[in-house]
Amino acid sequence: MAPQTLYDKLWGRHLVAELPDGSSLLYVDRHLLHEVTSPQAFSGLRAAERKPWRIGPNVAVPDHAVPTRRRELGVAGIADRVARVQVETLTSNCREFGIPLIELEDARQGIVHVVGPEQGLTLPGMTIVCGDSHTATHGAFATLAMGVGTSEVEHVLASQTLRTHRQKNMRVVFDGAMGFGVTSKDLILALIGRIGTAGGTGYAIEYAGETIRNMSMEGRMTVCNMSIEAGARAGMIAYDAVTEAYVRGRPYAPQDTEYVDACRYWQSLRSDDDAVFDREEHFPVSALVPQVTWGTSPEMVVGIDGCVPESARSDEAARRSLKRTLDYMGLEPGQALKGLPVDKVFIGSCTNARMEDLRAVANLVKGQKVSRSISQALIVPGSGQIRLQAEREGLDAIFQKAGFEWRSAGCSMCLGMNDDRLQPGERCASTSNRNFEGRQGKGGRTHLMSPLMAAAAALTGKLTDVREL
Ligand SMILES: CC(C)[C@H](C(=O)O)[C@@H](O)C(=O)O
Ligand code: SF4
Repeated sequence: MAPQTLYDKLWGRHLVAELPDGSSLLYVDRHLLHEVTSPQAFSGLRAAERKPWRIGPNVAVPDHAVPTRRRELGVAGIADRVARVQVETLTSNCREFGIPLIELEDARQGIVHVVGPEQGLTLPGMTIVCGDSHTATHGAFATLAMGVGTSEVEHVLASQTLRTHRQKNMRVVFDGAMGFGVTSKDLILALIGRIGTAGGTGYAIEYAGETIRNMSMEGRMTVCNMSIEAGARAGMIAYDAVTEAYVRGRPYAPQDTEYVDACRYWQSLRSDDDAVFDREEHFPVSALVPQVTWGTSPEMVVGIDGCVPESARSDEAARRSLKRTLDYMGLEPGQALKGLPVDKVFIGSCTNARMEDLRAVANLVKGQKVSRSISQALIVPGSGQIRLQAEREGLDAIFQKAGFEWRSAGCSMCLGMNDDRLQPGERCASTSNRNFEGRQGKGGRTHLMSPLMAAAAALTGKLTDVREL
């Protein structure tokens, strides 16, 4: 057989049919749902008098609209009516259709892309879909994980298949060791800076190389998470001993002899040595510095020692667009990023709210204080389990002593769909993945960066090179 990439293997092993219009039907092993993109899908099922094709592969969890404070009040405590109805609707739809639901009050609740891997719902070799663009996160486990829209959520519920198009193969090879203060977040931001937000369009990206091999599962999830910001619907990493160690013993992972058999199969989840990729990028990381975005697209990114660009390429449209971006961001051409005062700090989201992130932040801020000039510094764990673990390790006390607010799990200030948001003109150092206009609240100004860099900004009140603290 011709050598295959990991993507080719996952594709081939799930292909149900090739359709006359050139699209394909893929079998879906795991379908994750949340409150924002599922209501119309359930309405569609109801209208067509259909039932889910299978129950077991589906798991739902509310995350986007949930409050991160006063969670003892439960759903009734959601002050915003739209948000409350969204969460209530998810509950009633799951009850009606028999879909397993991790409720708001459940200790396992959290951001869907954090909960899946944590519970072992995400397993190597699976196809995973969710009505959410950051589904690529799960690709870190050698899965084919893709974000889909609401109509596809309905299709998956009804048929357990996804109608989709085959992507081309891209491999990004990261080589070398990351320097002090440089993290997986810096790696993916720098890649997006290099290839642009359309760089991965039409491709499934496999991240490979020494840097990835030496990276934790948490770091790998951070990298895969932002594949969509690089234009790719799917990002993935080969199965190895690091994957195995993470998956072992998770509640939904196979147990005992089944696990041994599964591990044997999982060994095959890597690209063959001589597999051919349509595109390859090589990225040496040893000289990489901590990254920070300056604009309203994740590709507008530079090292913390860098500046806002002086001017755009020659054409008028690009110049106008740069001006608009800088006006929105309240920045001047050529301005240095280091030293720029920020108002709020957000450490959270499905990109960076796992234990590794929280431990790194705690290590940095222990015994220090959030700058008085910061009006709010939030730390929002990615799941209830992470919140509990952090508390077991005493991290909550370290954060609160330093002046951070310690919240319950949810998407929080990653996007303005719940109580946590920026006010117009406020500038935020954020560990999330998108910096579009209005993303964290109308008129809010987002600078994306790693948890270490966000923590450094919290301590000094301005964008800071964490290596100099
Ligand atoms: C609300 C949801 C559909 C959306 C997504 O698809 O990604 C959100 O999670 C985001 O990060 O913008
Ligand atoms: S944390 Fe942010 S990026 Fe992740 S699913 Fe929630 S809103 Fe989307």
